Order: sequence, then structure tokens, then C-alpha cells
Amino acid sequence: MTAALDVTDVTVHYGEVLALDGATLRLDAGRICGLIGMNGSGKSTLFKTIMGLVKPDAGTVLINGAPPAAARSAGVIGYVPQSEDVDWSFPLSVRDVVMTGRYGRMGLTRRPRPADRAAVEEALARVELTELADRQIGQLSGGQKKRAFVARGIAQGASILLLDEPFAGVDKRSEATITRLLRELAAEGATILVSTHDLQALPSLADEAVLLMRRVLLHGSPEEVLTPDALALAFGLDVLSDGGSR
Ligand SMILES: Nc1ncnc2c1ncn2[C@@H]1O[C@H](COP(=O)(O)OP(=O)(O)OP(=O)(O)O)[C@@H](O)[C@H]1O
Repeated sequence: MTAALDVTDVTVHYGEVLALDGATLRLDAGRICGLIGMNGSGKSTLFKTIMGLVKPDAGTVLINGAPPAAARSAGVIGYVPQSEDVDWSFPLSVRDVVMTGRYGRMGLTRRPRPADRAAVEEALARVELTELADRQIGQLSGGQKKRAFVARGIAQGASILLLDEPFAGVDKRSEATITRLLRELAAEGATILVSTHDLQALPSLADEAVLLMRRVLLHGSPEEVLTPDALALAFGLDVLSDGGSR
């Protein structure tokens, strides 16, 4: 069967910096995969490479068997970027941001049809942002901003969702809402790759987990990946230990 996401031996340099070094990852449809790794381990680079925003020096990315550019223009991939990668002063309302998920279907005129408007309203309702839909996007809380981008992916009808640290700077209620939404979307068949630093929440969020350190060190169930040995290897310290008092 064709994998929903197939990343094979991907290597990426930024000038002299080696950000990914032979990363390989295969995800089947309907799965939620948590991506963990220390700062600078290449998580954002992996997302950008899957999106086709960064070109690998070597290796391939296939989304439902197609290269990133084709998958993007078909509206297959939804992307929730890291907050730092977004210009929050942009004069767009929350509803406008969600509507950008429909652009691929609108053609050059970008004139929304009733079906586009209906999809946007439904997506806003699913992320519980209907009441804030007219607000400028920068005037939302951290968690609400993330939900707005998840709504964009929903309105787009994306079958692959990439979320770069959706829980960073987010309160527990928004985290629970986003987790519930991701579970619902996966149950409907979406494939979800989500980076997080919240290791404790990983088993309740994800079906599988990937430990990244420029390449995939481990890929298995969250329990298989969250072992003290694996985490010590990836993070360079014994994050689950009692402080080494033995
Ligand atoms: N545009 C860029 N130009 C040069 N180097 C970059 C660029 N983007 C990332 N890097 C470098 O590539 C490496 C991987 O960065 P990346 O942002 O992918 O890591 P990350 O795992 O997402 O980190 P974090 O958890 O801090 O978000 C780092 O060494 C980083 O400094």
C-alpha cells in the first residue's frame, strides 16, 4: 500500500549547517505521529521539506505517492507553522486566515463561493472560534491562533496535517481542544505529524512517536520511544531519571 507520507534518506544543509542527515520516515493514513527531539534536531526542517518549502540535497519525499509540490497544489497538506514563522500583524481576520485554506479551489479570482463559505464556517465551529472570527488574527491568544491554523487545514480538506509545536505557549484548555480535534481528524482518516516538547502528553496524543536527531533515531509506539536510554541519547541528559542518585 502507498504510504500517506514517505520520507526517504532526506539530507538538508543550510550552508555549512547539516540540519537533516538521511532522515527516513513512513506514516500510514489515519495515524498521529509525535515528533520529538531537542532544539535544533531538525523538526522544523523536516516539516518544511515535506511541504516543499526547503529542497533536500538528497533523498525523496512522497505524499500519497506524489512529490510535495503536486501534493501542495492539490491541497493535500495542511501546515500549522511555528508561531515565529508567522507575521501576526498581517491585516487578516481569523475568518480570512481560514479562507486561505480554500484558495487552491477558487482559481485566480479568489472569489469565495457558497461552498467555500460553508466550509470555513464549519471549520471555525469545529475549533470553537466562531465568536472570534472577525478579529484580526494577531489579536488571539497563542492557543486560539493555533486553532485558527488547524481550522485552515480543515477547511482545506487536507488529508495530511503537519503541526510544528502546536502546544508551545498554549494553555491546558487549548491543548485539550487541539488534542481532541487531532484525534477526531485522524479517526476520519487524516494523517498527522506533530512536533512537541510535551513528552508527558505524548501517549495520550499520538499513536506513534519519532525521535529525531538530524535522522530518525527511533520510531515506534510512544512507550517504545520514551525510554530513559532513548531520551538520554536524543536529549543528552537523563530526563526521566531521579537525577542519577543511584
Ligand atoms: N534558515 C536557516 N539558515 C541556517 N540554519 C538554519 C536555518 N533554519 C534552521 N537552521 C539550523 O538547522 C538546524 C535545524 O533547525 P530546525 O529549526 O529544523 O530544528 P528544530 O528541531 O525545529 O528546533 P526547535 O525545537 O528549536 O524548533 C539548527 O542547527 C538550526 O540552527
